[in-house]
Amino acid sequence: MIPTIEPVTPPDPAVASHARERIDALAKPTGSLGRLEELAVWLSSCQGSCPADPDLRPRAVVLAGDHGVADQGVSAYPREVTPAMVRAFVAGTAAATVLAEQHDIPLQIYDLAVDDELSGLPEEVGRHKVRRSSRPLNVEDALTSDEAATAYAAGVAIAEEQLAAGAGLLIVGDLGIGNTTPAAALIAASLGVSAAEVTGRGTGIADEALHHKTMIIDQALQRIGDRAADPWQRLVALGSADLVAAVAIMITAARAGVPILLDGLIAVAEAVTAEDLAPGLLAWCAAGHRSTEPGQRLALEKHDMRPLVDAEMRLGEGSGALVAVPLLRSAALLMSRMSLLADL
Ligand SMILES: O=C(O)c1ccc[n+]([C@@H]2O[C@H](COP(=O)([O-])O)[C@@H](O)[C@H]2O)c1
Ligand SMILES: Cc1cc2nc[nH]c2cc1C
Repeated sequence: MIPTIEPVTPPDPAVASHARERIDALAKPTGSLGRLEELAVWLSSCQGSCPADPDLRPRAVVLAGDHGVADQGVSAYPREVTPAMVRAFVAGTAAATVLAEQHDIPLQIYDLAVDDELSGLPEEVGRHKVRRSSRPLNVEDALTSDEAATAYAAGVAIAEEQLAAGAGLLIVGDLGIGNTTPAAALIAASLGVSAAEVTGRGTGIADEALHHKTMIIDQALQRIGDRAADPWQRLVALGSADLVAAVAIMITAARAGVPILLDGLIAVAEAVTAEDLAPGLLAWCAAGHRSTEPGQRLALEKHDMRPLVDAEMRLGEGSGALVAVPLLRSAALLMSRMSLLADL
């Protein structure tokens, strides 16, 4: 069963223009706060209030899954790293958990499709597991339509948990050796560009493996042909349970009026696919950082989105979005605390 996915109503443009007027009236030269100004306007319109509320209530989820294509020489690391890293998340020693703790952001890791049995971990880690590894996308569909629908429902449930916990801003991180291959393929299909334009080095592959990875993505795109035009078919053919669930989380959060701070290649692939499924979604997203992955740069450019931070990061896990949260906090604080020039 294909889930019914309605368009998303964008944030209120009337609040945005009110916010723009306030920003322009603050005690500073017009435009002098640069990108923080547009960020404050965006936040304000998403929150539906001017000035924006500096209590952002951010929360992060990280979705882990294995990818069938990981066995085909597309990554610099073996797939065993994925379950090992899930354990690091639970221990609080992954990069993203360190950053989340630094910024006081609750972070939850979920196993959607890790191959190994992750026994001994807290129950909530595996509560939304859909299946083990996806199938290799260049050879056959990564998921069945039913598996994709189950993954979508899992994403909706995860989003609802986060909304019930009081999320005011959501970060969706990813974890899974091999996942830059499906993410790049999804971007190519969404943008209608070639494999060569979106394929990057992921965890750090050398030239020969990069050439091979490009060929694998090209094969996958050739295999699915015209189905690439349909965003649901793309997710079934090229995606994975974790990628589909992330798409559902973004759409569910946006529909509930909760903005999303995007991370790197994988989050952007999910967001552009979500936009194709539910037009209006991207208006609820800000680009947290620029990944070194070419597919992420291309997708952001095509959608006229400018990343906040460029620290040459390429880790995933939501890490690039997490480092951008202080900028969002600053934007909201400035908007709500600064005096108006006319009042001085
Ligand atoms: O988010 C990004 O831009 C990003 C870029 C390169 C690698 N990653 C992470 O590295 C893993 C996938 O890389 P790979 O080379 O195995 O496809 C996966 O765990 C991602 O979270 C993430
Ligand atoms: C160690 C390691 C940690 C990661 N976190 C996200 N992707 C990753 C890939 C590797 C290889």
